[in-house]
Amino acid sequence: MTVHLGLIGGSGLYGLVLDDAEWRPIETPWGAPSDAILTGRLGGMPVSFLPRHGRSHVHAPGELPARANIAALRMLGVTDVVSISAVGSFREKMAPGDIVVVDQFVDRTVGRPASFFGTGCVAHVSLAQPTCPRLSRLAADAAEAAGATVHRGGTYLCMEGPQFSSRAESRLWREVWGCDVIGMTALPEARLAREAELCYATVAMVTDYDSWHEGHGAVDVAAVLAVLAANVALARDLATLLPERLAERGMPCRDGCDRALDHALITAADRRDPALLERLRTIAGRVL
Ligand SMILES: CSC[C@H]1O[C@H](OP(=O)(O)O)[C@H](O)[C@@H]1O
Ligand SMILES: Nc1ncnc2[nH]cnc12
Repeated sequence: MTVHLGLIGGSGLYGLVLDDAEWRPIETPWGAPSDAILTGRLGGMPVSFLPRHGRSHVHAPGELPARANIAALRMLGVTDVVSISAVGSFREKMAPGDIVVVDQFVDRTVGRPASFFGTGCVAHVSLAQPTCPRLSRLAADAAEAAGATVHRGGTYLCMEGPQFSSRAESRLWREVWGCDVIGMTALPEARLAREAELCYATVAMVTDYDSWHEGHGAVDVAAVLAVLAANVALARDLATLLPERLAERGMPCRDGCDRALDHALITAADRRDPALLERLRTIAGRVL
């Protein structure tokens, strides 16, 4: 298996410059992803880029086709997914423009697609360590090489949205729950990437101080987009610098992301639903 980098671009990042670039529409057993996927190469490595909200930002965070997004990347041969996300910061030192390579999540979403599995084939993977440590380290190294101020590790509160948090929520999550950053998208991807046995890392780009900070006004989209516009070149440089680092990662994943399903399936083999198994073959064929 060769290393193939998948990049998911969040708010403000809707395209990348790749060699041999081609936008490829793709269908999955979970429907169509957010948009066609831009395939090509960077530094000789195969790269597939998906704009999470679509190129015109048509999908709301709560309505993203997260299963189709992860399945589509898997079906194209992606082994490592780096997702880029705009976040608000709960920490003074994690300032707008900085990057936080998060390593934990707290879930405040409601009704998002949480699993590829279900009745007819139940699976329970571990999310104790929801991101891939090695991929996260390589992404942090690439971000630093691109000139960013990088914070290694942090807890991402994934809220439902689409409204931003109230001041009371913002303070609760910061002071009582100990979270570091807040966004609306990364956690469903992390869950599904683990089930699809993909290495996954989140590069969170701080755009604001949410609404807890007395010295800053409450967040709004214009403020978020202004910071992102100033940082889009950084995201692109990061993408360019990552393949040469990733090429050295070797197979298999030493943290076991690519074997996450080894002990996860619990439904008796003779009671599994053939129709569900057929869909699952695209992301979990190794263990079915
Ligand atoms: C445009 S502000 C709110 C929006 O930005 C973040 O998007 P993404 O994670 O895709 O970069 C946040 O999660 C919201 O969807
Ligand atoms: N403060 C915030 N809350 C949720 N999502 C965000 N994305 C960027 N800033 C955010």
